[in-house]
Amino acid sequence: MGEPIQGSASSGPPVIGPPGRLGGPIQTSGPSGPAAIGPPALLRAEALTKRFGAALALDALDLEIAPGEFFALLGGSGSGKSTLLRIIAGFEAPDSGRLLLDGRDLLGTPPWARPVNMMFQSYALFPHMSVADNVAYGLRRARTAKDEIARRVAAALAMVGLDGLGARRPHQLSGGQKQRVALARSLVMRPRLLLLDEPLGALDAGLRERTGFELRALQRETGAAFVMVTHDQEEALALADRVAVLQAGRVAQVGPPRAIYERPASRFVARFLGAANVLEGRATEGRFDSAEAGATFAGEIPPCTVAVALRPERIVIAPGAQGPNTATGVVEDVAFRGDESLLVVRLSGGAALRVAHAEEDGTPPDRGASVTLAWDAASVVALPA
Ligand SMILES: Nc1ncnc2c1ncn2[C@@H]1O[C@H](COP(=O)(O)OP(=O)(O)OP(=O)(O)O)[C@@H](O)[C@H]1O
Repeated sequence: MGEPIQGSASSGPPVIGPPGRLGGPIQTSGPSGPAAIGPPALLRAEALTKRFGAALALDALDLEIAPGEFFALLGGSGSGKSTLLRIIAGFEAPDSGRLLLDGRDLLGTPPWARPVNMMFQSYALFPHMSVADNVAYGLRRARTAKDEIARRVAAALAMVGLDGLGARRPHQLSGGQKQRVALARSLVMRPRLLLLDEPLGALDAGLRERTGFELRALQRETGAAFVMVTHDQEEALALADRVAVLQAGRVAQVGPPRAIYERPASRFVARFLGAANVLEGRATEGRFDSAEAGATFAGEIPPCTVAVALRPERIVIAPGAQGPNTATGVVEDVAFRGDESLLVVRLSGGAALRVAHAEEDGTPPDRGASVTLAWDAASVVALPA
């Protein structure tokens, strides 16, 4: 008696932090990225494949999640994010492949016996139950002792900043508060791995940012690994220790946000992350000629390069500049963004280039102005596919 259903979960780090809440002692249990010889993976997916009729939802997907990391699965609609989450939770079985937790097979374990908990986007709260009963639900099903349930529910509600609201019904709560109840209901089970399906999707913009930071604080406090599904690039890059970009049921790239942002591995990733300019062209002898840019890019250009990525903030207005790594064009649009303006420049080759113009560099050029642009060789990211 008294143990949560997730058997091995009880040996994990304690969920119950000091009373108070977010911002308690920070547990540095998890690495923030993959090491060359890293700690053993908490979760390892090997060649996971799942078909729904003709649709290939997961295509021999490989992935590793480290203990205590905040991991984001980022991908467009239909890329396989939800399918992967549902397979990890045990609501769906793959056609082939392996899934290991702490090196042990997870696929043979029923959902309720996995040290894994899933928070649904809809929150899935029971409307007829109080907040406290909603949070207690999993512990009751696991036949946990009454006094332990009371203690753990109170601690979980305090942890998400809802102490005192245990007697309310879900309909008496705001959207953000409902989300906290759903979180408390997951965390009270002390999962090793918490799966979050678009956890910020239903919140308005102001609440999203705050809740995002709180999620990270909770993740550190509990020491559980969090795997968050999102289609929002900024959210994934802002919150996660590591991000996997999914493309058609495979991992297109995985790594820390900065690495993915600065060194996208393919045109798909560069375009999906949205912020970079991607220019097509041809590589010849260490140079890259792009007809659509009307420019030559010099830098580290392997022969297999099919496109280059160039970030808007790496481009400067450089009157009179000539030669490789320069281009000319006409300012088509200027968007004010506070500390910078984003210019859209129509290049002589026809492509539109986004250029960030910092406030401290003076007044941005007007729409219709002709400009010469330049960038460093080190800013040119060669894309091999
Ligand atoms: N139950 C199902 N029956 C049939 N096809 C399915 C089912 N679930 C998923 N699929 C298909 O599998 C592919 C991957 O779907 P999945 O829901 O995993 O994508 P996703 O990345 O989560 O997308 P979204 O962001 O739109 O939720 C899609 O082509 C989808 O249509």
